Amino acid sequence: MKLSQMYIPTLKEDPANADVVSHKLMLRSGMMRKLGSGIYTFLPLGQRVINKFQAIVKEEMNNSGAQEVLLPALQPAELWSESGRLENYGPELMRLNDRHEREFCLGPTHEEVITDLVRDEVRSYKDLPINLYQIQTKYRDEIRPRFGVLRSREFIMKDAYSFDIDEAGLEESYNDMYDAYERIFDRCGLEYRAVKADTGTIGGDDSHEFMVLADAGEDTVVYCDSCDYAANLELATAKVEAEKADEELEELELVDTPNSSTIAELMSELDLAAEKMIKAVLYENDEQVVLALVRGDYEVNEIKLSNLFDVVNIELAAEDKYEELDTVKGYTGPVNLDDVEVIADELVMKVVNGVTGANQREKHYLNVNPGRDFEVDQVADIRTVKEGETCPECGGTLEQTPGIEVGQVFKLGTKYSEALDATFLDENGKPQPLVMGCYGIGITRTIAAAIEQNHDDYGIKWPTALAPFTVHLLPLGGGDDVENKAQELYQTLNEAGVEVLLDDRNERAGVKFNDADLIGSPIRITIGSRSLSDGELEVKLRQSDEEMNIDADNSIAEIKELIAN
Ligand SMILES: O=C(C[C@@H]1CCCCN1)Cn1cnc2cc(Cl)c(F)cc2c1=O
Ligand SMILES: [Mg+2]
Ligand SMILES: [Mg+2]
Repeated sequence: MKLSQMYIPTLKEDPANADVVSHKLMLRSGMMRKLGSGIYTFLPLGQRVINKFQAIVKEEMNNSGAQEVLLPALQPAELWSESGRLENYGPELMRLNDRHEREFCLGPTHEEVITDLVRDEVRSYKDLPINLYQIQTKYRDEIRPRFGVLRSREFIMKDAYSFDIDEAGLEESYNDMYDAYERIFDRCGLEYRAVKADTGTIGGDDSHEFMVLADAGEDTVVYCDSCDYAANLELATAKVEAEKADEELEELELVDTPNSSTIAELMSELDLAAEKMIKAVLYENDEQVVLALVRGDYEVNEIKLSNLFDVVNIELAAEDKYEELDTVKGYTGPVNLDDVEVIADELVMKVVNGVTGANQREKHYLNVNPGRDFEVDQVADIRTVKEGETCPECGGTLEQTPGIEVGQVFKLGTKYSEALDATFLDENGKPQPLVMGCYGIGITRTIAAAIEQNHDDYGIKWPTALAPFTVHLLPLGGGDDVENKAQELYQTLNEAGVEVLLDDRNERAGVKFNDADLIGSPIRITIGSRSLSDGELEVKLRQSDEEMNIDADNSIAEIKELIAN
């Protein structure tokens, strides 16, 4: 393509209120433009990248035996009532009425739609397993759309759904998708980790998220420095190494702590380490009040806590609950507190002569000992693990790094097939619920994540597999012989099947170089009057900044060599 004929409106400056690099660079390089909050237009350059990534995704999905379909974005609300999710989802689910006042939603995901399709069409175990996938626009009314397409209200997703006769079949389908995801992200040249993940609202049991490691990531990847253990911080665990200190149990003592309602204030007032503190946090779900206990140097992991209960969500107790339970916020503790379910993190049970709130204003207990001074209803892992803790699998050390979730695979089980009565007849002619898995990749989010992981101060450094163009051809000086040489090379490259962007604009060298760096094609070839006289072309590789000269008369072979590496 010739730049003079393409609509690639590059920008010199960072646009206002773009906070992360990928958002800035997708706007500045002329890939996309904002229509509204969380709503984006992809311009020709951006659309080329989407097409390239989608082609890779489709190839690997098709290779895994999945079949491409296209499901409607406009979904009858009745299906969401049938699955019970119409009530569960609030304003994030975009709803509308048609001209007959019938209620619809714009699809944020397609479990209901695909299960409705399959329950009518797939009747026998002989038709199974089957994996249907689509690449389609999704709608989620995010409360705070931000970071460009990393969290937008309309985005493109590849979502796949597998249907098997039993758990063993699901295991195979899940592993096939997991392997396909590895092939997809490997082909894109991305640095990523597949991590154990929480299934969140979708339900089911096992799940893995594919995380592109990048500072802008909102998720935190916990990984072991010695083995391949990796988990989202939401559910990462660690081996409990702490042993009980062999101190004598001291007498329980009530002390005045007038100005310390936080762990930090308490540490300085009592001159005690956080490890001696027992932090007590009150939660409530629709059934009961829970007192969560973690050691003072940890935080309560609310996802782990909620997973202990089969209720959907658990939240911090309201202010009035403290009074109702005859305690005081900031001075809450498990000693003599009634009508609460006490859940203690496993490290709390190792505390000897600890400190905790006395459920009285400005008072704490010293020398508190679990088992002697208070009982717990359940000991569980409810803390958010910290760097340096011990790997639960090999004893190595756990590290943490930010990650962008670009894909997630779930074992759904029969949650949706039972809700929608989607059954197949087994070999004995008996109806059985279909066993499902679902598998998503954020198409537009992965493109942004690739930029987060591949950029410098001058612009994007595209991995070859995703680059909108492979070669950026840059004639300088403007004389006829330079132009002719550029046209000739442009034709030859096109004929050789190399995607080349020729900057044939009548612009100064500086403008052309800046745009080449911004747009980020992997190989930049400069043609100037000097390169004609000594028969060489100047090449610069965008990823490595490496520069070299290639023989102008043998350039195609050498360029193909560069592309292959
Ligand atoms: O989408 C999934 C699970 C998988 C992900 C991979 C592809 C298939 N679905 C989870 N999820 C996330 N946000 C949602 C937002 C809304 Cl408003 C909703 F109504 C439903 C969901 C919802 O179910
Ligand atoms: Mg998440
Ligand atoms: Mg997720």
